[in-house]
Amino acid sequence: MMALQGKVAVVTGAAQGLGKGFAEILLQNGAKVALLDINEKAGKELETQFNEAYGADRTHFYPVDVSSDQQFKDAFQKILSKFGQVDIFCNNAGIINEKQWEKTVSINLCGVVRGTYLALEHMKKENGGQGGVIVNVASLAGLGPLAQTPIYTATKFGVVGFTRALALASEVANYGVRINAMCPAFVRTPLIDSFNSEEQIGQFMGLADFTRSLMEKFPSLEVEEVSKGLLLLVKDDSLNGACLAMMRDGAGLVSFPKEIPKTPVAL
Ligand SMILES: NC(=O)C1=CN([C@@H]2O[C@H](COP(=O)(O)OP(=O)(O)OC[C@H]3O[C@@H](n4cnc5c(N)ncnc54)[C@H](O)[C@@H]3O)[C@@H](O)[C@H]2O)C=CC1
Ligand SMILES: CC/C=C\CC(=O)/C=C/C=C\C=C\C=C\[C@@H](O)[C@@H](O)C/C=C\CCC(=O)O
Repeated sequence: MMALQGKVAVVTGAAQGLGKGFAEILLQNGAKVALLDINEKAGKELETQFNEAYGADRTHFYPVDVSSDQQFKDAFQKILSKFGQVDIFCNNAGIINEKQWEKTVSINLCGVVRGTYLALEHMKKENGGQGGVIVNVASLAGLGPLAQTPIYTATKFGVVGFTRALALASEVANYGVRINAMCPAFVRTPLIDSFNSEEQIGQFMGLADFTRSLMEKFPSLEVEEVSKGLLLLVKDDSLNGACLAMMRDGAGLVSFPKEIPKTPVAL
């Protein structure tokens, strides 16, 4: 298991919700944490709160829009200047907006790619790096479709596929970096109210009741529960290319079929 004492972690979308929970459990386990978020007010307030709770200078906030290549790169350089290294990188920032769907893709998928590649360039052994672990936050909607949010679903399937492919590349090329994905069901954060927002859901508002029925099938998890899943994916150095599915009735590592299950058709 990876010891976190003295390690340096980066968490995107850290100002609230799951990102805040992930940052806190990493701090509680001895890591220093760089908080990245577009919400500057909330990020600065959380930095002060965490420094008071876990010791001065254990946390620093960096205002970053993960859809901006330049902002992400600039922040990463500042993190390296302040902390000297990055051992853990959690790409968590994400939104639901089926109307501004290019924005959703740019944040949920392209933002994860940007963060992953920044971390990988720094961590991989062929570049003189010390190795490390990257956790990309997908969703249960990255393993099965959410009818009301086809674009959000596409981004999450993309995060799962990208993570699994890069984990395989890391194994084959011996990068010394583990890359895993989290696939939680509904979690009690401000994001889950999105399904009721015409501004975010648009043409699919008529499917709100379908999502409500899914919320009965998958009762909401608490941030603290999901944060334990992050800790597992970070600490267990046997896990690379793992996808951790999390629902209220339990969590499990997804077993992807070696062959694609299919019903033969005559062509
Ligand atoms: N809440 C849920 O039911 C589930 C959430 N997830 C995923 O977990 C991740 C976190 O979601 P929540 O904490 O629930 O949402 P949230 O809305 O509570 O927090 C998201 C955070 O990301 C930040 N953010 C948004 N756009 C950004 C950008 N362009 N650059 C930097 N930061 C940005 C926000 O300011 C906010 O602090 C997302 O990727 C989401 O898709 C996955 C499964 C279930
Ligand atoms: C409106 C979106 C709200 C929050 C964001 C989010 O990512 C929430 C996801 C929550 C649940 C998604 C469930 C998707 C379920 C369907 O695709 C199923 O048909 C298949 C998926 C998994 C089955 C798992 C199982 O039953 O064992």
